[in-house]
Amino acid sequence: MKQPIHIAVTGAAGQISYSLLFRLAAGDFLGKDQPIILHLLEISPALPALQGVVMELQDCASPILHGVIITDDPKIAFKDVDYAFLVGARPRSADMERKDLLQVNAAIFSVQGKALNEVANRTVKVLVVGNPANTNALIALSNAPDLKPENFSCMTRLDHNRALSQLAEKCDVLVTEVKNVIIWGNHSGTQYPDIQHAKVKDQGALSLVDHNWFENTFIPTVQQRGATVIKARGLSSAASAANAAVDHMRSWVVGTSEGEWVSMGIYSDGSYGIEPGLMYSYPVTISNGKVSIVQGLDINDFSRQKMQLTETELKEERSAIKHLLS
Ligand SMILES: NC(=O)C1=CN([C@@H]2O[C@H](COP(=O)(O)OP(=O)(O)OC[C@H]3O[C@@H](n4cnc5c(N)ncnc54)[C@H](O)[C@@H]3O)[C@@H](O)[C@H]2O)C=CC1
Ligand SMILES: O=C(O)CCC(=O)C(=O)O
Repeated sequence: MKQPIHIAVTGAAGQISYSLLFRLAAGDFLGKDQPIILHLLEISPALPALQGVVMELQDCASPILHGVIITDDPKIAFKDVDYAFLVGARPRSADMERKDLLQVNAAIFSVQGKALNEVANRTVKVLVVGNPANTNALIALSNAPDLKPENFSCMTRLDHNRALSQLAEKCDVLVTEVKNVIIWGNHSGTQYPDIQHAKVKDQGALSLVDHNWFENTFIPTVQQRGATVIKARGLSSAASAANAAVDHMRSWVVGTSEGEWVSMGIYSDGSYGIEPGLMYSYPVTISNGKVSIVQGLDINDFSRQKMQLTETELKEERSAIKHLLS
């Protein structure tokens, strides 16, 4: 019998977690033969609702769920965890931009960064989902000086999946026949969903779709998909976000396939001229848990301008919360 692996999930009574926790308990992340112990963090007023979610988890009779800890204390939630899904944050309502969320959510991530620093496993893999995800991840990692920047990531996999799906639909192929789209930059309306290096059935995507569709339909559709879902549902994406969180963490553990990459928000090392020290989404390959930025892609003026626009937004977000960066 394998030893259980400890997984923290914050915002555990929220709508993303209501999908994510059951995916974890079903073995979709680490496999159906890997026991897990869930450490669930919520704010105190949400603990009664979380009790209800835990009852439902028990009622699934999952063979791999070997324990559930629920708490409102980050130091208990993150104690010795191997993986942390930082989902808890206030979500955006229809009249808000992600920037409005900065101040509200920044404080949460400095507290959680400090707690991870103190009590998490030194090899912990942290995924920040809560918005504004890139800057929240930067706050968390800068409050965790004893961990490495490589321990932290933020989620642009939902945007990546949205891009795969939009391109597959346009080309009338299965999503499995599309690969190597890229999300550059911030998980926000300035992100740059790039298909200039994407392949559809091994053909260059831009030989199959015209530039006007790429620029004026594809890019805004992917950039605005979150807002469009909010308008339609009255609530932000939840099941697709949970699915992307599982995809992101699973890629981190299992690795990427030969010749393929995924998009991940990581600590910039200056690749592609992006300022070092921002949490910027890049195309990455992963092997043995090590994330490497795909190097050597040709960047034309169109792409360069879009990559810089989203970089500028990330710099602005960083200056707005610089008091929280250690
Ligand atoms: N990166 C991405 O692709 C995506 C990010 N999101 C973001 O994910 C976050 C969560 O979304 P939902 O689950 O829909 O929101 P939700 O409002 O349903 O749940 C958030 C939960 O976080 C809890 N929470 C708040 N402060 C906390 C703290 N300090 N510690 C622990 N828990 C805390 C709340 O009590 C609530 O239960 C939002 O910020 C949302 O904008 C959503 C979709 C995609
Ligand atoms: O747009 C938001 O603020 C929440 C949902 C989100 O980040 C997304 O669906 O991409």
